[in-house]
Amino acid sequence: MDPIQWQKEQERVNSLREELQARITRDEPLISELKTQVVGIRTDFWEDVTVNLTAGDDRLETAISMKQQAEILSERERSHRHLNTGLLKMRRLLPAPYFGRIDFKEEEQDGPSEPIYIGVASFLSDDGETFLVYDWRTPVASLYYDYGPGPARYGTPGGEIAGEMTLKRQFSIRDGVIRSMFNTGMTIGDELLQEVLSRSSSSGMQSIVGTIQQEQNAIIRNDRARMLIVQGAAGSGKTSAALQRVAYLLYKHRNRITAQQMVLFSPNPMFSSYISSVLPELGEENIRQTTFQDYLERRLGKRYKLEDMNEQLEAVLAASSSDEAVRQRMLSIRFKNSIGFLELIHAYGDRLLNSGIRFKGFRFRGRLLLARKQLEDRFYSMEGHIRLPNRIELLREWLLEELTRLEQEELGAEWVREEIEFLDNDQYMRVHKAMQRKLRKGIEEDESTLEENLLRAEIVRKAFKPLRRLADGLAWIDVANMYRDLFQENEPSCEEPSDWQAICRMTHVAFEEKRLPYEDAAPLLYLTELVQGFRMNTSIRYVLIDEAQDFSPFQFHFLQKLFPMAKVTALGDFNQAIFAHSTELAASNWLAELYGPEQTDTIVLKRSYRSTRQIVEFTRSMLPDESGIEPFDRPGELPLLYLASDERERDTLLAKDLHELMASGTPSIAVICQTSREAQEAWEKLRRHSGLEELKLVTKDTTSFQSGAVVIPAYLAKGVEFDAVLIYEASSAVYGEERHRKLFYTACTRAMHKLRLYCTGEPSPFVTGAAADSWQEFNHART
Ligand SMILES: Nc1ncnc2c1ncn2[C@@H]1O[C@H](COP(=O)(O)OP(=O)(O)OP(=O)(O)O)[C@@H](O)[C@H]1O
Repeated sequence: MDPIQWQKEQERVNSLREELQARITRDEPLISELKTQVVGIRTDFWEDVTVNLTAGDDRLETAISMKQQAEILSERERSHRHLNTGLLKMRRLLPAPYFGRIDFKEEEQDGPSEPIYIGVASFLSDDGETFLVYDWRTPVASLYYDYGPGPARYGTPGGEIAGEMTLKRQFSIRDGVIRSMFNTGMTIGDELLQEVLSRSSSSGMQSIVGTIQQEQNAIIRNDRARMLIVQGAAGSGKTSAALQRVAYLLYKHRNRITAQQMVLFSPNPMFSSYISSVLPELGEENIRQTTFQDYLERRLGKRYKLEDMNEQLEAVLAASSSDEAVRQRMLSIRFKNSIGFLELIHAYGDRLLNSGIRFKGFRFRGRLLLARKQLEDRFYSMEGHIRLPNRIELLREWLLEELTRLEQEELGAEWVREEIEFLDNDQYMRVHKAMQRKLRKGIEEDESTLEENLLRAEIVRKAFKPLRRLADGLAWIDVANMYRDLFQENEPSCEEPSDWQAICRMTHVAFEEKRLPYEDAAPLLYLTELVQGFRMNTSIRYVLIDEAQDFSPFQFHFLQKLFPMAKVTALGDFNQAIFAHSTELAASNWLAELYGPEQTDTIVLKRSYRSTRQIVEFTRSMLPDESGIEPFDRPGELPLLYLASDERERDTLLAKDLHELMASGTPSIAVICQTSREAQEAWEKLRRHSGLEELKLVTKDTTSFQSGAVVIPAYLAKGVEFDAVLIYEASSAVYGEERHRKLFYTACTRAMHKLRLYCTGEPSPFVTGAAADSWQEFNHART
């Protein structure tokens, strides 16, 4: 790069930083003064109000003064918020005010093209007339991501603007110093990307704002589709693009939606912590994050012993593929996650209007107060056109009235008289207060009768309270048994899955044992909602589903119902579909049908950024047709396979490598195991025999992502990445069957810079089947 150009750019950075610093120095005292005023007004406000309200005549005056005070307070709060937001932006810009420059000349424009500098926030000259830096989310900034020099155009709310880009320049600026600077002829030059990708991992995910690729930009800025499907190779930046998209949408709709109106479904709580720094880094609030499991648990409550998705996976992994029970369970899982089953539930819901509804009776002190038959008869006595949830609501109202009537009937019962002696002090006090009130009103009853009546009412009220709670909370609807009824021998009316009888048996056994297998959880909840009425969340405007291949058709339909006003972004990779119910994203018609093809856009990402060329070449050769995955050209060492004669030798080899990697300062290292049990055993052995005290174990309950060295089961490592990955046991005994292929692929693709595989016995066919020059056997005898 021409040194004069470099010098000029550095001077611009310097003068911009001076301007930023001057404005920061000017605004800081203003902000703190405003803060003091706000705190002062708040304190005085309440003091004034308290004093004047006690003086009756001053009420009107107080009200007027309160209004004035409230207006001043909100005006100061607004100014404080506004200035403070500006200050935070300036502080973020100070170390690196921008990362890109484009010179653009509009078609109609005379004179030379204008330089446009792009950074993480906009910064205007003090008179507010000139943009010194443009926020990367402004319409004009999309030129930077979408075009190289030449003709270019971008959309604005007022229409499209066309012109010519005459220069495109990328910067890497740290602490105000330009470290590197490139003119590029491409959309985003590879030099900077190269530099960014060769860095080691930090303790969490980073923003990619300076090097967003064109196809990622298409994901970020797509605000047209109701359903945006992203199928992307491992490490192709799906999660990164999703988070940038959130920041973009929050900026674009900043006057209309807030972070609270977006929700991200992520694979597990540790993943949530892994990505939690990206949005604050971009100056935005974190959005709500949840997992589907968490949602199920919250809605189903403690009524069932709910299996989680990982337990289901482990149960399937642990069994041999020739196991008949596992084969049947897989069929059951697939069926219960299918649209066919959803249709079956809907048809069942329609039938319930005429027959088959199940309720629970109400028992009180060992006797039947309301028989289930009574409830069912009442339900079927309603007019045929009344919908299921409306009938339930009418029945609930009737039940509450019935309970009031029965409560009255109960007042004279013998047990009530006996209980009077056991009343506690609080109850006595309450009754006595009520009695005084009644006496003041001039009740005719004598005092002792009145007291006894009130005491009886108090006792019965308390005894009926749990029944009222049951009635109100709809706990009398026997959804579990209705769900079981679905699995009758003469069902299903939809296309019969093979082994229907076995699926029925399995479902009945689980319910008898009071277990709720993961595959039954969503359908059971769906049936509950169908009967009671869907509790929709209409405030959510954007739903993002990461690792979307782990969601079944059934679950997608569920989410669609739950968030009827939301646009959905589904990001996933079918090659990492490790669950039995997983979804093929790009090729799935049903997903496009969810909102209709007109409202659906699909983007496929093929370039992989996470791993070195060597790791990508090794891992992609495990996939059918190598799935068209293109590595980003970043060199590294070949994946290494260590063959050990027994487990002890394997642990010694692995521990030695771990020690070396840690000593050389590798920030994040993962020993990846197949299951949680293997991870637990490996962790214990490595710590006990090799003195690796700092080694951490990740379990499904781990909520925060940590740097350093960890032992982790493959399915929990989903979505995250490590500088070095050590596969604990890459033998055919562990990853030998076809059903292990995607799990193995997922584990290996977590590696950024180094991938090592340890193995006792026969190596996995996924290793030996990979291209011979894509990995290397490590001969430790020679070292
Ligand atoms: N445009 C980019 N510029 C710089 N780094 C990028 C870019 N895109 C992706 N990366 C980096 O590549 C790595 C993988 O990205 P990310 O985790 O978003 O991929 P993914 O598609 O969600 O992966 P997976 O499906 O394997 O979980 C991250 O380190 C990310 O920072």
